[in-house]
Amino acid sequence: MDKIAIFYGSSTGNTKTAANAIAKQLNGYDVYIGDIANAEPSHVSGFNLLIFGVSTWGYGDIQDDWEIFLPNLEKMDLTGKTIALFGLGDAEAYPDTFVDAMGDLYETVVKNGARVVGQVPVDGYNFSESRAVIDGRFAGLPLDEDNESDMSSTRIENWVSDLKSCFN
Ligand SMILES: Cc1cc2nc3c(=O)[nH]c(=O)nc-3n(C[C@H](O)[C@H](O)[C@H](O)COP(=O)(O)O)c2cc1C
Repeated sequence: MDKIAIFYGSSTGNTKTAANAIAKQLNGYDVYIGDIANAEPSHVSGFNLLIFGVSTWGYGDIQDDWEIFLPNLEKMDLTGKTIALFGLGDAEAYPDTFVDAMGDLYETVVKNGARVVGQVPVDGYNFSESRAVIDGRFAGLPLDEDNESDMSSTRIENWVSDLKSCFN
C-alpha cells in the first residue's frame, strides 16, 4: 500500500480538521498525519508522497509552526517527491492575501525539486490577489472555513479524487 504523509500547521484547528478530512478520503492508502510543530525533518523527508497543509496569518504570513520549520524544508532535496498542497484562509476579510502561505510552500518545494500536483482552478473563489495563484491556478486546494465551511467537504472530496490519479 502506498504511503502518504500529511503534515499540517494549524493555529486554531481549521487546517488540522481539514487534514483529517483529507485523510479520510484517502482510502486505499496508508496515511500518516503529523503536526509540523512536532515534525523531525528526517521524518518528513522519509516520504515520497506528501501533502502539506498551511494557514495564512497576519497579512499574508505563513502559519507560525511552518515558519519555524521552513528553514528545514529549504535545506531538503525534494527530487523525486510528489507533493500536494492545501491552504486555509479567509477570502472575505483578507481578499488581497488569500491563502498566500500556500504560495510560499509551493515556491520552496518546487525550488527544491518536488513535483507539485493538485492545482485548482480559481473559478468559484471570491478574492482579489493571492501569492498562491501560479499561472492562473491555485498551487493547491484553498479552503475557507470562515466564510464557506459548507463547501469544504465537497471541495476536499473532488480534490482528493483528482489527487489519487496523480499519486499513482
Ligand atoms: C489575525 C488574522 C489574520 C489572518 N490573515 C489572513 C490572511 O492574510 N490571508 C488569509 O487568507 N487568511 C487570513 N486569516 C484567516 C485564517 O487563515 C483562517 O481563519 C484559517 O482557517 C486559520 O486556520 P488554522 O486554525 O488552521 O490556523 C487570518 C485570520 C486572523 C484571525
